[in-house]
Amino acid sequence: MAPSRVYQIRVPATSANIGPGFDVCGIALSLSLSLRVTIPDTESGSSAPLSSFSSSSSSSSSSSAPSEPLPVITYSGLDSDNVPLSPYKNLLTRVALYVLRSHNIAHFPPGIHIAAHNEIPFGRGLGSSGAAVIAGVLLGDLLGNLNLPKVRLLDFALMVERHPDNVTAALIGGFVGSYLKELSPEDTSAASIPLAEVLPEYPPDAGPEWGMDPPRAPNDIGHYVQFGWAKEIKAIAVMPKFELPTAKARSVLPTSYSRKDLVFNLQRLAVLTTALSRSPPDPDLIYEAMKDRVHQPYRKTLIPGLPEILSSLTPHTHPGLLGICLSGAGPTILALAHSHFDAIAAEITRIFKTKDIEVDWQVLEIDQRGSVVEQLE
Ligand SMILES: Nc1ncnc2c1ncn2[C@@H]1O[C@H](COP(=O)(O)OP(=O)(O)O)[C@@H](O)[C@H]1O
Ligand SMILES: N[C@@H](CCOP(=O)(O)O)C(=O)O
Repeated sequence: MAPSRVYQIRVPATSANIGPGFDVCGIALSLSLSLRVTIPDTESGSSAPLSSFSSSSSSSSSSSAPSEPLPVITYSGLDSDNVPLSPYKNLLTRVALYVLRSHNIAHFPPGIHIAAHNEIPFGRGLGSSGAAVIAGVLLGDLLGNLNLPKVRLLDFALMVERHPDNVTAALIGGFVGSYLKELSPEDTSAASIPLAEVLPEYPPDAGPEWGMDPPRAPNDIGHYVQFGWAKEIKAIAVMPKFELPTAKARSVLPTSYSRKDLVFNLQRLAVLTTALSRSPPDPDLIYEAMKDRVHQPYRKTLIPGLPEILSSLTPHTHPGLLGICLSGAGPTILALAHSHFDAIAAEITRIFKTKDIEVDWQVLEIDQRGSVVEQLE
């Protein structure tokens, strides 16, 4: 068998928003998407040569035929049955190819094998797509030997997933806050192009458009800070057994808000970022600081039981509970707690059941490492 190198890319699940931090905050959790990537060596012992664009023109002849054989993708774990396995349709490899093409590398190197193992349920508000995007960016970085710094990896991720909360927490780990920089008019138009242009589904026999320049990712789009996290705080994720696509849960949100509602969220968010770092945690402070008026009230039509769950469990009715919110765009409920996890999960499960919704639940740790790439062999 030809010698090869084997790497593991591991990216954690995330819970975005944590109540008032809509599109701002996220925490990395102890479920993950991992890729085992096998890269064949050439006879000289180095990795296979990468095919580059011959020029930046749209009629590059050197880039018209992809290298063969194309990457082989396999999946195991959750929700893996319906994932497309063509490297031109799969989210992981489309993102990786975008990163490669942005570095003048027109095709995947030949003979790659990618075995994905997924623990993050799709469409539940636990950042499965954010994790896939980060894994794809890290895959492109690995296959192209690019050694990109974290801020640049984040630029590519943000060109695909355009809110920073999930992808930043997935890359950095822990409890993270982030903002998007105001871009120059030129960078704004580069960053605003449709996703279909960032990630086209390349047909392998593409015509002249195969050689077109990829869209340009502006520099330093996202900025972040990692907050402290009190180690006794764990996350109970109660996951309804139905999918809610993030795009649908965003489509029900208003485009403008009252000053009262914005101030409500800003006041809570400012307190929450420090309150979650303090040991022992203050349940009354955290419970109130996790309330939200920007996204959760509008998503209740999509998640039966949400208003009852958010209003009926408190630190007084349920000792050990610190705060409760929608995880990301839902439908998962995230309850932060330091004890009595079973009782808290049982009550959320009971309320969902009154609406005929079945759930799975797990107590998760906060993942402080973020994404990790390591060579296994
Ligand atoms: N590991 C993965 N590989 C390929 N596609 C994925 C993967 N994880 C998620 N996706 C895609 O992302 C979709 C879910 O994204 P989204 O609606 O944003 O929900 P979530 O809250 O789980 O991020 C899935 O239906 C699937 O199309
Ligand atoms: N801020 C976003 C977060 C979406 O997270 P996901 O895990 O549901 O994809 C939102 O609330 O729309």
